[in-house]
Amino acid sequence: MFIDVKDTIKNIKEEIDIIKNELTFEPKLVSLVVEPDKSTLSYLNSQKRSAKKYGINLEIVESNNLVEDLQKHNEDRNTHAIFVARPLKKGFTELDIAKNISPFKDVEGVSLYNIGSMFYEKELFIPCTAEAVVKIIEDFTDVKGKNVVIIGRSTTVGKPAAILLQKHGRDATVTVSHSKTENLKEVTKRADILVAAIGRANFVDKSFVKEGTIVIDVGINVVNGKVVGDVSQDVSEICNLTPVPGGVGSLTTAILMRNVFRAAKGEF
Ligand SMILES: Nc1nc(=O)c2c([nH]1)NC[C@@H]1CN(c3ccc(C(=O)N[C@@H](CCC(=O)O)C(=O)O)cc3)C=[N+]21
Repeated sequence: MFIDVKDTIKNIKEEIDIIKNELTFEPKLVSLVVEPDKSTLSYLNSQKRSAKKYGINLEIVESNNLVEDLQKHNEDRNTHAIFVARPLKKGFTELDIAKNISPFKDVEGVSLYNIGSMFYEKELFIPCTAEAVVKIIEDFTDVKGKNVVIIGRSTTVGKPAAILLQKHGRDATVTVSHSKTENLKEVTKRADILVAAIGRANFVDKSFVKEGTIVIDVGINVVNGKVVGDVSQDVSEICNLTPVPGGVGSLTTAILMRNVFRAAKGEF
């Protein structure tokens, strides 16, 4: 079975509509990009479509100096929100972004301030993909005490999703596995909920899961011009699987757009 995320997206859209009604101007999102890879191009297309749909002024900027451009847009009162596409090239690290982006415009929740706030369980802006993962799981089931296994320890998905899922009140039992994990399949077979955030097309097949597992496919891989996830689609025969496209990615974009409205309104 495939998990339908339409209602989860609808909830985000309702949050957007409430903020939009209170705003008297069109918010502006600046997306800074350096040599976009295929998955970034896919995201930018999705951002363009959604910005148009929700009424956001999206400016995509090819950046030669990320830190300089960040500082410029931090100060520019007409820029409400800033997104920096990964992978980063040309000598900049994720930590450079984390240190230099204004927390109030940081709609992906990557700044040290926002990451720290999440760590202390007082979330402001949090990484959109991790939030999408948590929202899909929570709309489908109660995670309290459940075994959630995450494959991948990225700053954007694996690590923040682990923090969010084990939060007091949500109370999942979280295992983070990665490329050096021994006996990976033994670990993933113990999962009630499996989050695949590896970045390799069709990496997870039926041999990784027990029947009835909830499988969240975070992968956006472009193979022969088509978007495919990290999970082989036939896993849906024995598990509840999120589709790609039309799953985590589409919710992630909606959450990013909602965060642009929050930044414009000055909620944080
Ligand atoms: N700083 C940063 N944050 C990211 O979150 C980030 C990034 N950089 N670099 C690139 C990857 C890729 N990514 C996607 C998210 C949503 C869709 C998306 O909305 N996909 C739609 C449409 C896919 C299509 O058909 O083109 C879907 O899955 O239904 C795609 C790709 C976020 N990433």
